[in-house]
Amino acid sequence: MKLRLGTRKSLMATTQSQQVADRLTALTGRTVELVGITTLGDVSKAQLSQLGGTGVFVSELRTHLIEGDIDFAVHSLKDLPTAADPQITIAAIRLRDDPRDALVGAVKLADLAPGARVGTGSPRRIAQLRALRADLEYVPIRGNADTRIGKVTAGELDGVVLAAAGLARLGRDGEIAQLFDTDEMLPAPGQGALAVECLTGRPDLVELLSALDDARTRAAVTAERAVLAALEAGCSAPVGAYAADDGHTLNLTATVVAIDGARAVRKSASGPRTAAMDLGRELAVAMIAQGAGTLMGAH
Ligand SMILES: NCc1[nH]cc(CCC(=O)O)c1CC(=O)O
Repeated sequence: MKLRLGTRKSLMATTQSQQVADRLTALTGRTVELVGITTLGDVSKAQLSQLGGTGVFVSELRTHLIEGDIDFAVHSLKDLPTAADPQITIAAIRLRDDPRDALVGAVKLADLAPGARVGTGSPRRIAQLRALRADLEYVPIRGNADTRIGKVTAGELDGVVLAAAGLARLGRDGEIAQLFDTDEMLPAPGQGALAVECLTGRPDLVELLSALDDARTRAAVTAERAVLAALEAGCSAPVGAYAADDGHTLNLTATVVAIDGARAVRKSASGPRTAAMDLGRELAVAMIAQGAGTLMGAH
């Protein structure tokens, strides 16, 4: 029987869903049909922040899973709330694409003229960009990658900052002027990774989808998301985290940056892959002891 993969209709969502579908078919021989779903978040973009950020897309697809309209769904992991939903199982986390943030535009950040306008709506990106270039103007923008890049092409902005992974999925990575090293800008927890989820109540499907899992990526993003959860921060908080698994050890770095970019708490820790959750949680506790909690409030 065909498996129904529910997806938002945006180009990014359908591209990443199709990639996962193709891989599943290659690995298991099962046929996958994409089912396009229009979510409330797609209909009323203007009210997205009032609807509770990107989490709205996730919860609507989860409703379709629960109602049985679809069998599984693919999400950008960074858009998944850290709180687990017992009805839903993340059956697989795909091998991560480039986790870095990217500047799209004509020149690198260091070469922009003082006062140049850079678009991003993310407090995490704004805060870290301000630490690098306090003299630029950061302009909040919304919309899909096309719309955002269009503002650079139109001359309205001198650059926009987006996730490299998303740009690559859209075939727009040729327009990247600079990839930010994780020393300069820590990505959102889970950035660049995809989560494949289905109902917990379908163990055979959980098992089938687990063929798509990458254990190293899962360990890394588990540590990153544990930081976010322990800081009690959401996807719009100025929190960056990145972990890499070298096969033996997880090396995790996280930061909380005040929105003015002037103050930050940044810490690193290492530990075994099997204790990824503890590694993230303990790092967050150490960050809170250094004042991370007060920085988050400092909007
Ligand atoms: N918040 C939207 C979102 N969710 C996932 C990605 C990019 C792809 C990824 O991180 O997997 C993006 C766009 C962006 O931040 O530029």
